[in-house]
Amino acid sequence: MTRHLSRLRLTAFRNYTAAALDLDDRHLVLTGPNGAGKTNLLEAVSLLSPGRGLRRASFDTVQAQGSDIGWAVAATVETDDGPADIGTGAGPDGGRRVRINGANARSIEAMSDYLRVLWLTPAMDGLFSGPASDRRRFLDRLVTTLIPSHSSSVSDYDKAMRQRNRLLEEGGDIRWLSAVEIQLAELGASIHLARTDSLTHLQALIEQSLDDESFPSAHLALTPLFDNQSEPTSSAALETALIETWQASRALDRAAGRTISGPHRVDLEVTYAQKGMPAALGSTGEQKALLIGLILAHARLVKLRTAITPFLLLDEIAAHLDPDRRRALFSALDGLGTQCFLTGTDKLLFEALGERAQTITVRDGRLYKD
Ligand SMILES: Nc1ncnc2c1ncn2[C@@H]1O[C@H](COP(=O)(O)OP(=O)(O)OP(=O)(O)O)[C@@H](O)[C@H]1O
Repeated sequence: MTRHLSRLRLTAFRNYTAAALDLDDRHLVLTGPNGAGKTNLLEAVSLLSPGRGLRRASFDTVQAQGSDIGWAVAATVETDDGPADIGTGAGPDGGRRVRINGANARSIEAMSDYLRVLWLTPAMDGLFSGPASDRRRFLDRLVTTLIPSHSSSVSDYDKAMRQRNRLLEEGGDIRWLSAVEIQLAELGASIHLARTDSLTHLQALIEQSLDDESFPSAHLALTPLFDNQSEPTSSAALETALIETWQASRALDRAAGRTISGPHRVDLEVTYAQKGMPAALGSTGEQKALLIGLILAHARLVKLRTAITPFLLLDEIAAHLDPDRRRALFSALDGLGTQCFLTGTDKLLFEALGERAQTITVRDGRLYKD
């Protein structure tokens, strides 16, 4: 059976006061005018996975304006082992609460036992030419669909790094600084190894399918972690190397007001495998196609390694593709055997999906079955 959402409920979420949707296992196409709430619905589904969702919004922004009940997103996921109810929303302390089958979950990651989510949005159009931080975030999302705890490692790392920068600036206790660097190194080594391991597997899978020409293939590489030494491959050696680097660069980092090197500085280099050309040099449509190829390959990798095919949330992607690429995308989605949510302002763009999709019109935060 295709793992799919059979029910989705939104409460006080952005421009939805209350919405409920019953679904079968086919793809879902959401169409409607600008500002109707199409992306908001995809964002709601993206929050059923670790992290801050496809807009990286703070939780007070997703709260529906003018509503005084806390926001909530709940879904029923149909799996081979039967249905599971998962939900997330504002907790009593202003944090995030996760519920699974009627009970509070031990962690946000627990949702990943039922649902893994990947997305492509128009905000990612400039990914290859934009700042390295966007590519790192993209990579971390890919890694999180494979290793759900990766998302919290990255946010714990960012917190520890801010603490280190503060201690350097304030000239705090050296023992405390060393303790923070040890914690930072543990997190940093685990993040770096998760990234390199995921990329190695993704690259191998892309190379196996190089003869599929529907979408261009990417060649992926991380920029070096250290300037003048090779990268240890074991976790312990990597931690030691990170600690030594940070200890040696305290004065420089203090002067710069930030931690100059570490896993938070690496970049994901993407080139067209077939042309050997940097991804940023492709046309808008070519870059979009490369990104789609990458997401599809990663979805296949997640399926292979975890036996859970991720849900794909594809916001406004059909408009950039020529009709042949659009058809290729739809058949690739069928090949994945997952439920995808696709949005657009124009129904005609999805015509080639035919009976393979259920369609909903979104208008002003309300959902209408077509
Ligand atoms: N917290 C909030 N409370 C109420 N409304 C909100 C909130 N946040 C965003 N909105 C509204 O939601 C609407 C945007 O919805 P969304 O981004 O889902 O549109 P869309 O259908 O994807 O449109 P487009 O085709 O332009 O991308 C806007 O009208 C915005 O003002």
